[in-house]
Amino acid sequence: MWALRALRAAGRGGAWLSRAVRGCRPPRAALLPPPPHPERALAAVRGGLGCSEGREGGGGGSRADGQRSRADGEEEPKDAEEEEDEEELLRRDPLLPAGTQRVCLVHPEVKWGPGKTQGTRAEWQVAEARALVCTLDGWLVVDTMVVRTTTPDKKLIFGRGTLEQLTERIRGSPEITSVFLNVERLATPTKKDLEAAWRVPVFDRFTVVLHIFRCNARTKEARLQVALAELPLLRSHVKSNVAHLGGRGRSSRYTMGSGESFLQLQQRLLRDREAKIQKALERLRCKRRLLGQQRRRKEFPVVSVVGYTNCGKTTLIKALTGDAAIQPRNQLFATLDITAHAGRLPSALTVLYMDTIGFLSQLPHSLVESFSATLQDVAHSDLIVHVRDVSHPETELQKASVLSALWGLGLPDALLESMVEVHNKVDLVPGYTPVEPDVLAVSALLGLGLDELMARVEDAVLRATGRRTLTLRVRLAGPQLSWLHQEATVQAVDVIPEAGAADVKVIISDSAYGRFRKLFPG
Ligand SMILES: Nc1nc2c(ncn2[C@@H]2O[C@H](COP(=O)(O)OP(=O)(O)OP(=O)(O)O)[C@@H](O)[C@H]2O)c(=O)[nH]1
Ligand SMILES: [Mg+2]
Repeated sequence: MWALRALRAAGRGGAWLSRAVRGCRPPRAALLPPPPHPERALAAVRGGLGCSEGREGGGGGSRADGQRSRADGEEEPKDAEEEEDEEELLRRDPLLPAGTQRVCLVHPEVKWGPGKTQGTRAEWQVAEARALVCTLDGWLVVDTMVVRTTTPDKKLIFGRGTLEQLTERIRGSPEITSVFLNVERLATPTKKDLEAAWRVPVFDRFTVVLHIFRCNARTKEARLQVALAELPLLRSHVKSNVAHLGGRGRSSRYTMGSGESFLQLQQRLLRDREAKIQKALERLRCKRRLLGQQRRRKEFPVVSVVGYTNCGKTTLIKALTGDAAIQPRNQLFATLDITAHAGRLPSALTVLYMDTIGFLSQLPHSLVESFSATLQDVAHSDLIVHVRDVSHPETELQKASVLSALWGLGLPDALLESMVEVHNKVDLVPGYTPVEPDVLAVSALLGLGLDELMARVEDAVLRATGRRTLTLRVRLAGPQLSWLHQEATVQAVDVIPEAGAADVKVIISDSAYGRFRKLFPG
């Protein structure tokens, strides 16, 4: 049984600090300059990362903070025209109606055949769909229907009789203002036919998730990624509008003597838009790559925290860093921008925890694709921590989704093999004991099991980054000691007065040790 140890989440940095100092005898402690507080370390890193305070994303909606440190360097001065172009790309019509919506949740349940979803149950899928709706400001589910179907691929999804019953129930409930049909994508003609039958707007999973993404994306990069992910939706709207016009004999008309039909013109505009978004994203990514190189030069180990949405990634980072500015929320996709947070390990080594966007099973492909470049950052980290919500009934399925998404990113084998699995929310599962070996059970919210987790992270980070613990003898009169304080993590200084020297215990990377030997031979 793993040891549960209550820890003060707040002031955690301070706890490590006093422990490190307590471990030293007085003369050593006297020589130790105050170890850098993680916040100060982060401030130093911010310069290199280009971290900046977040700002409001478009769309209004599901959350109101923007206090995290950004890792994308979007505050760099840029060409005014470029800036205007990017803003233009981000100006869009609302995807979903603003204000209160009383939603009827309709979940088509496929009992057999190829359309049946494996490894899950209708009630869990409904719970996730409900959580998606409730993430939206002012939206609530007023009715839920699990409706069997054997023909989910047919135009109207349900058989005629079932559809009639559904129509009767929806039309007979005046409090319903919209329907969330829990399918990945609705073809535009299907959506239109259902809306005509039910006389309320009908939304699919893609539109709802996209809207949440729009609301929660703060940085320019995340907002552009959402704009990219929206293109398939715009394409199908264009097609369906043209088909509609075609019915009135107008689709073949050429526009303004351009030689292009209306459909061709719309498709070209969308292609242009896609190219512009890709170009703007490439500009930002180029900058991010540069900043990544700077970060590596500064040699702060990077720990990426990944996991299914709402599993507690942000809460865990808050607990590990004591960063009071982090505000986790009980929402799906609360985090959409990769953010960096400095924390200290038991040896006083500073690491950067990267908070990442959560995964969701059956996430529409284009959404995953548009965010995969952000997730590529995970490939450049030194360690991956996979957080799981073990209180969730579908925790195994969630794990499978996350692992398959991580494999899809083509991460280096060593990174996948060294991944640390964390079982979170154990406070909600009394007597929880993990069955798998090598996993750590924690409650990020209550601060349980974090000592063991930090020790494991430290061990893995030291191995992954080729750092080692050495004791070096330095002359007190020379610059070696202050150099070591700058370039390595000094753990203890043992003064030998008669020799005018000190034995310094440090955690040092191979490259820093090489430089030390070169600068101070002998
Ligand atoms: N009971 C309990 N709740 C937790 C624990 N960890 C996180 N939570 C709650 O779970 C919810 C989601 O937490 P977050 O940290 O925002 O989860 P996330 O994985 O960052 O979510 P996304 O950014 O939306 O993907 C919040 O309401 C947290 O308070 C835990 O150990 N125990
Ligand atoms: Mg989060």
